[in-house]
Parts: sequence; C-alpha cells; structure tokens
Amino acid sequence: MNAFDRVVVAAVIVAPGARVLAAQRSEPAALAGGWEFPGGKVDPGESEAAALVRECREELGVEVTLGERVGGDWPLSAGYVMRVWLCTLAAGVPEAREHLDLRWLGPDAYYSVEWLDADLPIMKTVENLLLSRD
Ligand SMILES: Nc1nc2c([nH]c(=O)n2[C@H]2C[C@H](O)[C@@H](COP(=O)(O)OP(=O)(O)OP(=O)(O)O)O2)c(=O)[nH]1
Repeated sequence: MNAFDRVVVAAVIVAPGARVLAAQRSEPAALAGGWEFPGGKVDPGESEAAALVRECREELGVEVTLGERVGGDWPLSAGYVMRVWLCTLAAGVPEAREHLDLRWLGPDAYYSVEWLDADLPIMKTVENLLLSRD
C-alpha cells in the first residue's frame, strides 16, 4: 500500500462447523446486494483491532475476538486496502443492523452468495485456512 491508502478492516466470523458469516451490503448502489465480510474504515488514530471490534458492534450488535490474520493487504478500489482477520463471537447473536441480510455459510455453501469482487479471493484463502484446520 502507499502512504495515502486508507485501511478497511473486515471480520471473517467463524462458528462451529467452519461456518462463516456473510453480510449483504445495502449501499452504495454500485455495491448493494453484493456480499462481504462485516467491517469498515479505520478512523484516524484508531487501531485496526479496535476498528474491527467497533464495526462488528455497530453493524451486527456482537462482540468479536480477533484471531489469525487472513493474508496481507487485499486491494480494493484506488486509495483503499483491506485487512482481514478470522474472528470468533464472544457475545451476542449477529443481527443485520446495516446490512440487507446475513447468512452463515458452511463449507458446502461458501460460494452460494455473490461475493463482492474483492472478497472472492479472500473467501478462497479462508476456505484453505479453515479446511486445513481439521
Ligand atoms: N466492510 C467491507 N468493505 C468491503 C469489503 N469488500 C469490499 O470491497 N469493501 C469495500 C466497500 C467499501 O467501498 C469499503 C468499506 O466501506 P464501508 O462502507 O464498509 O465503511 P464504513 O462502515 O466505515 O462506512 P462509511 O462510514 O464510510 O459510510 O470497502 C468487505 O468484505 N467488507
């Protein structure tokens, strides 16, 4: 990334059975309907971990615990990179407060949603990480 890039953080929330939480964007129009991992932009002066915890609270009403990082800097549109962590639920049940819909996807359904372009290679990396665990 270059010095001017802003960082977007995203959480792959993993539940028993190697299920992952996918969230359907409600906006902007160009991305609405596409599926992503919950998260958002890191605020100035905020740590990436704190931003991820905040975004999961705001968007889903849950507390998450960060685990392993997934890859490095994932490219987004110009000016942004995304950093992704596996997470577990520490408290709460996810609700779609800002998304159109939420879905828990098991291994047989990882590709059953229309992932945003940036998220498809991330899902592939997550699949390799999770399936190499058992
Ligand atoms: N959160 C998230 N954003 C993603 C993913 N994939 C992807 O291309 N993006 C893009 C969409 C947006 O252009 C940008 C993140 O913006 P956002 O709208 O989630 O950020 P935010 O919650 O801080 O929202 P805002 O305050 O800027 O409105 O990254 C993903 O998996 N998760």
